[in-house]
Amino acid sequence: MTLKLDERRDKQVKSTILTNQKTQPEQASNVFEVSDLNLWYGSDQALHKINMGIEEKRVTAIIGPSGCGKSTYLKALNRMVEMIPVVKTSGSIKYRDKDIYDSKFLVEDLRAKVGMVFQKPNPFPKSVYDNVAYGPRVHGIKKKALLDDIVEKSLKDAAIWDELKDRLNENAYGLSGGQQQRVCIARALAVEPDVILMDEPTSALDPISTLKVEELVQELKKKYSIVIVTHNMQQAARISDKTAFFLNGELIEFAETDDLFQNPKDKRTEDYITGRFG
Ligand SMILES: Nc1ncnc2c1ncn2[C@@H]1O[C@H](COP(=O)(O)OP(=O)(O)OP(=O)(O)O)[C@@H](O)[C@H]1O
Repeated sequence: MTLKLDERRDKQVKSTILTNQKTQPEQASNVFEVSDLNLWYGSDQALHKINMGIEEKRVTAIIGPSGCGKSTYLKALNRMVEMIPVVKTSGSIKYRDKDIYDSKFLVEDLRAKVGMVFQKPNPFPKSVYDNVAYGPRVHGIKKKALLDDIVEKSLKDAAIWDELKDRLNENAYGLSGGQQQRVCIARALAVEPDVILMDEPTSALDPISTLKVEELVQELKKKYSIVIVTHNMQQAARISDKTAFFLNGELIEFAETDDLFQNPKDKRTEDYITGRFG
């Protein structure tokens, strides 16, 4: 019985991959280079010697069971982990060849280039317009005409302009969860980032909103490099070009998504993707 279920799930994952359009690896160079990254919360080590680059204009998925360090890795990339006082790190993270922990590298500059979208949509209690214009205003843009253009372009890029163009002055809290999440994506896009980190961006959404965000990710990778943490293996198979499998804070396998799902090299990866644990 278990075997049958596993086989069915396996087939499902594989058939999804076959219908997916992937970006070819030879087109890509790395935006992030992570070498020997260790990370501790106090005395508990959450990441062990992670070596993993993030390729430009491709989608990298991070999968693995709860507590394996996916979010921690993601938050290390934009130095959000620093907000937790007990965090210590060793190793190196380079963004476009610059060490992000170098004192000359301002964290604000890093975060402007590396945007983040969270699990639960977290719009500000402001209008749709003010949510999207927030980042550009912080960066000193005041001209109404320019802000109007940025808001329109960002909402278009987040595939929600048509739904919201007549509701720009409404409070974002009044939107559906799926709409709120796309407004949050538009807010991230408004400051013209280079990389977008997404931490389980669809886990709080219904299937239709999930599909919209997945389609959006496929569009966004034409312009941005995307790293997405997901618990949903079908989603990783559908939308990512590369997949990393984490377990107990270690990077077990990192490969082209098709290879990882169809031909995993490590037994632990195989067990996880076929649903034998996690
Ligand atoms: N703020 C924190 N303080 C202390 N320990 C933490 C903190 N955040 C995470 N951890 C620990 O670090 C480890 C990795 O957690 P992390 O949230 O990165 O895992 P995850 O793979 O993203 O999990 P999930 O899929 O459940 O979100 C876990 O053991 C977790 O308890």
